[in-house]
Amino acid sequence: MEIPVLDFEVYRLGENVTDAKLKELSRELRTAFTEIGFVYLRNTGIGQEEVDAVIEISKKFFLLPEEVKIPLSRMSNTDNHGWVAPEIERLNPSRPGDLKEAFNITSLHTDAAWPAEDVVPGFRKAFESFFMRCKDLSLHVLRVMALSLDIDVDIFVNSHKSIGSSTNGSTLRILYYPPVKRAMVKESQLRCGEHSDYGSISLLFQDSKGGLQVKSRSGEFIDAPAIPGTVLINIADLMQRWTSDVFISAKHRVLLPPPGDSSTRQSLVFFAQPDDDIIVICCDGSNKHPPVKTGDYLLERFNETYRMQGHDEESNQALEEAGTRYEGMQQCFESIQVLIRMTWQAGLFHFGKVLIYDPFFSIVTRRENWTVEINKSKSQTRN
Ligand SMILES: O=C(O)CCC(=O)C(=O)O
Ligand SMILES: [Fe+2]
Repeated sequence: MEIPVLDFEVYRLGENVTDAKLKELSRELRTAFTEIGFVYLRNTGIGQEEVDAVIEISKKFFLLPEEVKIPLSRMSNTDNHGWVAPEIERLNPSRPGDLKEAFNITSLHTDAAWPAEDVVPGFRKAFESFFMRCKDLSLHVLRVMALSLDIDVDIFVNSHKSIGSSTNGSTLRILYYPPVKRAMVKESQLRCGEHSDYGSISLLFQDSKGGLQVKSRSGEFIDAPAIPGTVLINIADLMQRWTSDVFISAKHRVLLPPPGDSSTRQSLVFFAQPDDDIIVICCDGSNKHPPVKTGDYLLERFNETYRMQGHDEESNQALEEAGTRYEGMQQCFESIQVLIRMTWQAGLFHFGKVLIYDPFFSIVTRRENWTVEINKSKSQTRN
């Protein structure tokens, strides 16, 4: 069995569509999503050059030293935005941490953490714009999906109205799989463990390195290589529930490269999610799956992904307290920073440097280490 490749030309971004052509496309899409849960779409309006350009910018970010990426870390399951260090996430909890790192872009707020413009020029602009391109394509695909099910054609689109705002969890995730050092690989470790995605649909763009596999209904894994100029689209778990299991959310994984292959792999995934307050109810009127509120469901799934094996309630509470102490210290540091700035402005810099800056700097260096530890632990076990 192979993942089908469909031409989305009839529904290209910004073009008009005739009913008959759209019907045919929706029939083909329905077959792909009911039989395998994955489909390649070509002629979506998102071109290969555009994808290559953002993949190139994302590499610049991932190749930065850890000290630059750590302050941009993803902090909690309620704020999914930010950097996820290698081996932190285990998409299959029975395997060791995934051999990958990621940067999640969840909302387009001005206060979200981004790499500084002089560190990775054009990063924020490129990904904000790519996020919107993925949003548009997702809405088009969701519309054809509803059409294919003979239900209200806008039912899915109307449930994704807030993509890009704080009341919707849709996320553009950029991924980097570093070269694999075989001697360091743990028993059964993969680049990305078997999992299904959580939301409605995912849009996946990958470089040519390979490794992605999709589990078919009969249980065997089949390769899902990059096909230039296409977007690989898959059904995620909330959509499977919504459609009473008509569309299937297939498990997928990324294998290690063959021994001796030290190449890296890069991909981009846009996870489209319904708005947080949308209650997902089986659209055929059945009660095959009980209604579930999107925001609660996603939080529960994140809690499973980031829960570290062997951590109990007590250690979670200890980390919670460490986090509170850290926040207190943060305020103290901010006051010292103000003092330094005032000393500087008063022309007393030399005096300030010896008396305040030097001791402050040595504390800051230690603070960086605490931050690393607390952030790592928080994203692994809290929430
Ligand atoms: O990198 C890939 O190709 C797959 C990533 C993936 O499936 C995910 O992050 O959910
Ligand atoms: Fe996935």
